[in-house]
Amino acid sequence: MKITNARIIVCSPGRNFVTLKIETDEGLTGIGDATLNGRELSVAAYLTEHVIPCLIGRDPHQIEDIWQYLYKGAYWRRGPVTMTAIAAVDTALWDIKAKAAGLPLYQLLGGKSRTGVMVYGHANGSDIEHTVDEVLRYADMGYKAIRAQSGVPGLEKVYGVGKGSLFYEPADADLPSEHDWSTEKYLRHTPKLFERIREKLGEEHHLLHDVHHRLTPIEAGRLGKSLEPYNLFWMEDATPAENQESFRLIRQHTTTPLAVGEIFNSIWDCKELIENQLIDYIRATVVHAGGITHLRRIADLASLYQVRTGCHGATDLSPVCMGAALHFDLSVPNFGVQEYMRHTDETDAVFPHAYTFDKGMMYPGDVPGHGVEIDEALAAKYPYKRAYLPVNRQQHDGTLWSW
Ligand SMILES: O=C(O)[C@@H](O)[C@@H](O)[C@H](O)[C@H](O)CO
Ligand SMILES: [Mg+2]
Repeated sequence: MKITNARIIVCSPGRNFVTLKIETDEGLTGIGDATLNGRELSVAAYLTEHVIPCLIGRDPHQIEDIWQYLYKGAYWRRGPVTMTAIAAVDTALWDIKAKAAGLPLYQLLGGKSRTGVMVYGHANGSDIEHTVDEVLRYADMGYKAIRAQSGVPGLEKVYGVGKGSLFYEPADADLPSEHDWSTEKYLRHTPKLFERIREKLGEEHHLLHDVHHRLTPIEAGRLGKSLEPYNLFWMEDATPAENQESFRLIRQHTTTPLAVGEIFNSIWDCKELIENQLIDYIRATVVHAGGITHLRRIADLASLYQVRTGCHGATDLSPVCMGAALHFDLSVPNFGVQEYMRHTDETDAVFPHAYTFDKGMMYPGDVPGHGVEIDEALAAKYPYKRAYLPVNRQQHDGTLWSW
């Protein structure tokens, strides 16, 4: 089999997505997600100008050789743009290989290791009571695991609190919108949020929270300790993780489980974290960490240290990524949980898919491949519209902070 063509499809059914489609001389096609929120066209150009010319004529079955060719051959290794581009190629090639075998992708990854994939939903509200109501609503929808984010008294806009109640899209403006931040207000508020949630929800559901890179290590240790009575499933992105060693300080102060890694793009970003058991869940995902091929390497390293997967699954990861991730999740031995932020109806229409949700679990489906396609005619009706993620500034003096 030979690759005869590869194309980039950029569309915006409610938010921007970049999709790579690979075509072969046997009529089989495969698609991969190449979406990098707020920097979409950089990956589209990287693929179009620098990757696709190297793919034409290659055997699509040679997934590992193509992965190494694109990783080592670029000379300039790693980084979110490069690894998202490689991920899109990798995902499309696994899609083709599984279609050629007439099998759902998970069967090529070792088959089922579980009956289904436990997912967590996003409950968010403008204040504690609104957030509690949203958490209870997600519990009523059957979610076993629920992430809770709420507005913070005295702060106008914070991460994780959307406008709607089911869909949340942070990339909301033609230039970055500005959020304000106060660590003290957040640290005073958050334990009260989880105390109230546990009061109303009870202990049966897993609760998760995303700190979103906004604390220093010692502040994260303080928050983790204050949340221990509420038995969180995880506290995510507690501090910026460029310095992997900084998680040791958090570990020394709290038993609240730690998750990190949605912005990681290679195993090197998390090697120390995993080998020193400084985290409990690794959030790296198919679209930003080099595809199925590299994510399996990260998961295998993690399994040696009892670290489990918790793949990122926000709305800026397309249904193509979600579909591929669910096949990975169904098979990987050290699975933890899969994030599932539901896409809008127009997004789901552009990306018809086989995966389903039922009572807090998801199932990738059993069609050959990863089970997601793209309706190119419909995609063409949603042209790209530049959108940036927000920036964050300290409320008292305007210092630029992590969003
Ligand atoms: O855990 C999460 O889902 C968040 O961290 C994301 O919503 C993140 O803010 C977006 O993916 C950024 O594009
Ligand atoms: Mg996150």
